[in-house]
Parts: sequence; structure tokens; C-alpha cells
Amino acid sequence: MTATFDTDRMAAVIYGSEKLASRRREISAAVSRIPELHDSRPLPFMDRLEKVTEMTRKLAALNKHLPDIIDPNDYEEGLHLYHEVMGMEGHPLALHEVMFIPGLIGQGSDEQYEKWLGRARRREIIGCYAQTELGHGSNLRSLETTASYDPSTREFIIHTPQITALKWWPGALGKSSNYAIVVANLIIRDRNLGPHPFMVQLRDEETHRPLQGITVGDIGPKMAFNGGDNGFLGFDNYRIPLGNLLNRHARVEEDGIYVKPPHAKVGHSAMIRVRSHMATGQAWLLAHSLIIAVRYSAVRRQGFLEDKTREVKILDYQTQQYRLFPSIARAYAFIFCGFETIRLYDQLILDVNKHGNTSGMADLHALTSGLKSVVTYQTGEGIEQARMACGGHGYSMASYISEIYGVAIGGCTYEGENMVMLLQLARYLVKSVELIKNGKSKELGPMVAYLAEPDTQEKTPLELKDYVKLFQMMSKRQSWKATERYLKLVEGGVSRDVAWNKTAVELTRASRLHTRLYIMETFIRRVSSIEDMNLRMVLRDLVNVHVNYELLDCGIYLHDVSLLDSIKNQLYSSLHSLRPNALSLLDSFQFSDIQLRSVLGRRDGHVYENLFEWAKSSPLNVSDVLPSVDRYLRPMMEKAKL
Ligand SMILES: CCCCCCCCCC/C=C\CCC/C=C/C(=O)SCCNC(=O)CCNC(=O)[C@H](O)C(C)(C)COP(=O)(O)OP(=O)(O)OC[C@H]1O[C@@H](n2cnc3c(N)ncnc32)[C@H](O)[C@@H]1OP(=O)(O)O
Ligand SMILES: Cc1cc2nc3c(=O)[nH]c(=O)nc-3n(C[C@H](O)[C@H](O)[C@H](O)COP(=O)(O)OP(=O)(O)OC[C@H]3O[C@@H](n4cnc5c(N)ncnc54)[C@H](O)[C@@H]3O)c2cc1C
Repeated sequence: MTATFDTDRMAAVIYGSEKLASRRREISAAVSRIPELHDSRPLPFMDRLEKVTEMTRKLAALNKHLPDIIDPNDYEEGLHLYHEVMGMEGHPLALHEVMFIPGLIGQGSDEQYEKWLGRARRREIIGCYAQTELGHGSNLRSLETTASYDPSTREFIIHTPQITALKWWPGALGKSSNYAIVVANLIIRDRNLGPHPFMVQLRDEETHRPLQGITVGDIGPKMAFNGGDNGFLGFDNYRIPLGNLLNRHARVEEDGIYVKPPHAKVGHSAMIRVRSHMATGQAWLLAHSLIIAVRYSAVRRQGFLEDKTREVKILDYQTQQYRLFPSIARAYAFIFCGFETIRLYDQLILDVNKHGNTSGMADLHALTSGLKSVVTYQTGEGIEQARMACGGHGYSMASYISEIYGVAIGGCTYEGENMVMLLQLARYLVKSVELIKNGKSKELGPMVAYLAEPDTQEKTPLELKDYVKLFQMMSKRQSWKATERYLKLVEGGVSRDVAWNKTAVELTRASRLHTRLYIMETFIRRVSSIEDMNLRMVLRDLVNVHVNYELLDCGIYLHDVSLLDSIKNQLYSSLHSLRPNALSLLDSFQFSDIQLRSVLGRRDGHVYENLFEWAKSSPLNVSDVLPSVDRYLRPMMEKAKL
């Protein structure tokens, strides 16, 4: 089937500009010409140590070739080059770029930039972000690592009081990093001032051996990210200079006077940054799995429809389309709302760092808390459907989908466990409803203004604005229902914390609906703004799939469920309309075969030949008879014959 649009033009929409889309193609082509930058053999055949070694080898090779391929100052080009060469299984610089440098920029003073930023950017030092502990991840107020100020030497003494205080999980901490931003409780004269970020050297810059007072290592294999070295870290009264408290916002004077930051949570900026970028990151993972599944579905033939002389492509089955197409729509929706969220984050950082204005922090915290939770969960769902859509071959590592799944669902946990983050957004929604109840609707932010709208009669949606209206109504009702349930318990004498817990499931439902509404609205807004009519029409088909699917999926929140029948019909017809463009919508992401690392999803479509070659290359097939057969199996069978 031929598509009705040009994938290069769609790539420009996906990546935000024609220039970046074309630079991405050039970068992929450049990488394809440099064998040193390719995996030396398929990653699924490697054990953990080989993977870590391979990632480190490629990283060093990449560092060497990088200036010939990209403008080192261009962040987007760098990101693409990394994805292409390093893939998604982790590497020694994984946290250096994502949290260490941004953490230093967000929390460090100009003087501290002078000291560490240039060195970090040149990769003279490698850093990570060490916050989570063995005993606590979500509840930051219970972190146990301490940084006690000693005015006599003008030093902080960093200490791990017990095993639960060991830092645990930080990416690239175990074996690669020689520096870390360590989040520890600042203690001055026995007063605990809460978690603060400190720059800490962990290893000798010459020998890479841990410094005296530091215990550091790798935490072992994980569901994914096994090319990376997530680590543990302990401190035994380890001293660092006063100047190592990252002090753009909070300061300690030499005599121990504490100068507090303009907002209590301004130190969380590195987390907010990653959360703001997660929608686009997850969209990219979802699209990876979908292109594998859709390419395969366009080749695989199984069973018959009308024509009994030729089996049908499995992509023509309505169930296959229902399984895959709503996720294509979500991948696009996540990209577009992700871009909008990143813009909001960039604006906030400018406001905070340049103008000391922290007024937008609560809004962005609420938004990104909900967004990271919904997007990671739905991405996991979509990838798992993509795997099942490939039948048995999806289950093989040749598809690479299980690796993509493992990486993606890590996002449900890191940067704030999803339930915990949904409950953060819920606090914001409850406060908003309380404002309305107290006659202060004017104080509502624009994203929650709909919570004050009166209920109207539900009617079959015909235009996109009708879908938005219905979704707003469902979301509003759920926020009110959860708030009223919570307030009723409080009014009945239940403590706020217990009442909150007794309402928590309803509260998370409200957060999900609010977030799904945001995703839907940004998707519609972006598509409506596209000038190229041809592209806009295709994306409009995708929006149709999205709005109908989302509404059906949330149908239990409607009062009049009879509406669902017409929505179902609209969904089935929009799936059918999308079929000719489904593959090209994913080809528009322009992932190279090198980047995809999927034998099943290669561009050439020679699925069966490629699978056979892959199987033959399995290390188990190096000899016809394995030593384990000689050692155990044959003697067992021989014995049975006696
Ligand atoms: C392109 C560049 C980037 C690309 C990235 C894309 C993908 C990356 C892929 C890379 C792969 C892997 C990398 C993995 C890296 C992982 C790193 C980590 O996981 S780091 C550790 C992360 N840890 C967490 O997220 C912990 C979660 N917990 C919290 O954040 C907090 O404890 C929280 C929010 C649950 C509660 O905060 P706290 O206990 O401090 O607050 P209080 O309960 O006291 O609440 C008081 C009040 O403050 C509000 N609040 C909380 N946080 C904020 C904030 N940040 N901003 C504004 N307001 C905040 C809170 O809601 C309360 O408000 P109230 O009005 O009183 O209700
Ligand atoms: C791949 C990966 C990479 C990571 N990288 C880093 C890193 O680079 N640096 C770093 O510092 N950390 C990192 N982490 C750690 C990560 O940030 C934490 O695992 C995460 O914040 C969750 O905390 P936790 O593990 O303590 O879970 P817990 O908080 O113990 O959660 C366990 C369960 O308890 C529930 N729960 C907890 N609190 C509440 C509550 N208040 N209300 C309701 N339910 C609750 C949760 O919903 C969950 O179901 C990484 C983790 C992973 C998986």
C-alpha cells in the first residue's frame, strides 16, 4: 500500500524542524560508514561484563569521532548520535549528560561552573546523580545520608549511618563515574535542614580507585540497562570542602549561617528536567517497538480473508490494527505534548535562574508528575502489545522488543514511582477544587480552569472540541468526586494523611484523567497548527484514532454509556482509514537499522532470511554437539539404555 505523504516532511514535524530531521539522516549515514561505532556483535548474545565493556569501547570510539560527525555544541545532534551508536542499554556517560551536567547547571553557582562544568563537558571527569538509598527512594524527607558542617575546617562530613543509607541505583555510579552529585541532609549545629546537592569526588583521577572513605560498586543485573553500571555508594565520615555544596540557591556561610533557597524544592530541578523530557523519550521507545511490529505485520501472512488463494497480511486484521494503531497515535501525541512540556520547563528554568521567580514551580511539578506516570505506563502497555502482535517472533530477542520494554518500564519507577507521582498531581487537583468550593475560581491556573465549568448533557461527539468537552467533564467529575470523598473523611474527624490514603485510588484516577486530557488537547492543538494540508490530513486520521480510543478506554466515567456504541463505530472506521499510512507514519521516525537493533524489524523486510541468519549466529551453534551434552545428556541417555 502506498502512503499519501512524504516521510521526510513528516520527520520534520516529528523532530521539530527540517534541518534537524535532515541532520539526523546525515548523522545516521555517517555512523553507518564507521564500523568502529557499530556493535561488534548482537548485544543479546553478550553477557553483562561483555555488554559493559562493549558500551565503554563504543563510547570511547564515539568520543574520538564525534567532532567529525556533529557540532559538539548542538544538543539535539548529540542526542541522536548517542541513540544511534550507544543504543538504549546504558553506558558510562548515561547520567553524566542527563543529570550530572544539568544538575550542576541548575544548582551550581558561576564559581562552581568555573571549577567543574568545563571539565565535565570535556569529559575530563565523569559524573552521576546519587540520591536514592537502599531504604528510601520516594520519600526524600527520610533520606539518611548526612552532610554535617564543620566550621573549624570549613568542610562537610558526608556519612552513611547504616546500611539502609547506602546510595543504591544511581546510573553509571558503580564502575564508571569518578564524581557524583550526592543528595544528603545538610546538618548545621545538629539541625537537619533537609536534602541538598553536593559535588563529591569518588575516585582518584589518575588510578580510578575509590578514595579513602568511599565504598562503591555495581548493584548487579537488572531487567534492562545491563550495559550500564547502576551502583551503590557509602561514605565513612568523608570530608569535602564548603565550596562543594552546590550553592546557586541555598548557601552556607563560613561561620555556619544558612541562607535558604527561594523555594524549598528548587533543589529538585534535575528531576523535574528529566520528567519534562520523559514524554518525548518514551514516545521514541514506543515508536521503536511499533515500527518493528508494523513492518513485520506488513510482511507476515497468516490466514485468509476474501481471497482464498493467498494468505492475508496480518496488518489487515482489525484486531491487529486495534492492537497497534492507537499506540501509533499515542507515540505522536507524546512527542507533541513532550515538546510543549520541555518548552514550559525551559521557561521555568529561565524564570528561576535569571529572575529568581519560582511561581511556576508548583504547576510544572504537578504537570510533569502526572505526565511521566501516564506516558510511561501507556508506553509499557503499547510495547507489550507490539510484542504480542509479532506472535512467537516477538518473544525472541531477535525482535529486540523485550529489551525496549525493559528500558521503557524502568521509567514507571525512576524519577518518581508512578503512583507516588500521580498522588503529587492529585494534591494540586484537590487544592484546585478547594479553591472553587471557596469561591476563588479566579485563582485557578489555565490548565485546571475547566474544573470550575458546569456539567452539561453528554452527547455524541462529532467534532474534536466535543471530545475535549466530554473528556473535561469526565476529568472534572472525578477530581470533584475524589476531593469530596477526601474532605468528607476529614470533616468526619479522620486525620488528613489517613483520609488521603483512604481516597488514594480515586485520586490517582483523577490524575490520570487530567493528564490524558492534557495529552489529547496538546495533540489536537499541534496537529491543527500544521500548515502542510497533506500532512495535516494524515495526522487528523491519527487524532481520530486517538480521541475515539481514549474515550472508549475511559468510558466508565461517562454517565451515558450508550454513547460508546457510536464511538466504537467511529474508532473502527478510523482504524481502517489509517491502514494505508500506518507504516509510513512510523517510517517517518527514520530509525536506521543500526539504531533499531531488531532483526525482525529491519527495513529490507527479509524477515525469514534474517531470522535464520540470526539463529545460525547463536554461540550455541558454534559446534553441533555441546560439551554439556557430552558431559550430562549423553551419559544420562546411555544409562537409561542399560
Ligand atoms: C533529553 C535530555 C533528558 C532526556 C531524558 C529522557 C529519558 C532519560 C532516559 C535515561 C535513562 C535512565 C535515566 C534514569 C535516571 C533516573 C534518575 C532517578 O531516578 S533520580 C531519583 C529520582 N527520585 C525521585 O524522583 C524521588 C521521588 N520523590 C520526590 O520527588 C519527592 O519526594 C516527592 C515529590 C514525592 C515529595 O517531595 P517532598 O517530600 O520533598 O515534598 P513534600 O511532601 O514535603 O511536599 C511539600 C510540597 O512541595 C511540593 N513539591 C514537591 N516537589 C516539588 C517540586 N519539584 N516543585 C514544586 N513543588 C514540589 C509538594 O507537592 C508539596 O506541595 P503541597 O502544595 O504542600 O501539596
Ligand atoms: C532503571 C533505574 C534507574 C535509576 N537511576 C537512578 C539514578 O540515577 N539516581 C538515583 O538517585 N536513583 C535512581 N533510581 C532510583 C529510583 O529513582 C527509585 O527507585 C524511585 O524513585 C522509586 O523509589 P523506591 O525504589 O524507593 O520505591 P518505593 O518508594 O519503595 O516504592 C515501592 C512501592 O511503594 C509505593 N509507595 C511508596 N510511597 C508511597 C506513598 N507515599 N503513597 C503510596 N504509595 C507509595 C509505590 O507506589 C510502590 O508501589 C533508578 C531506578 C531505576 C529502576
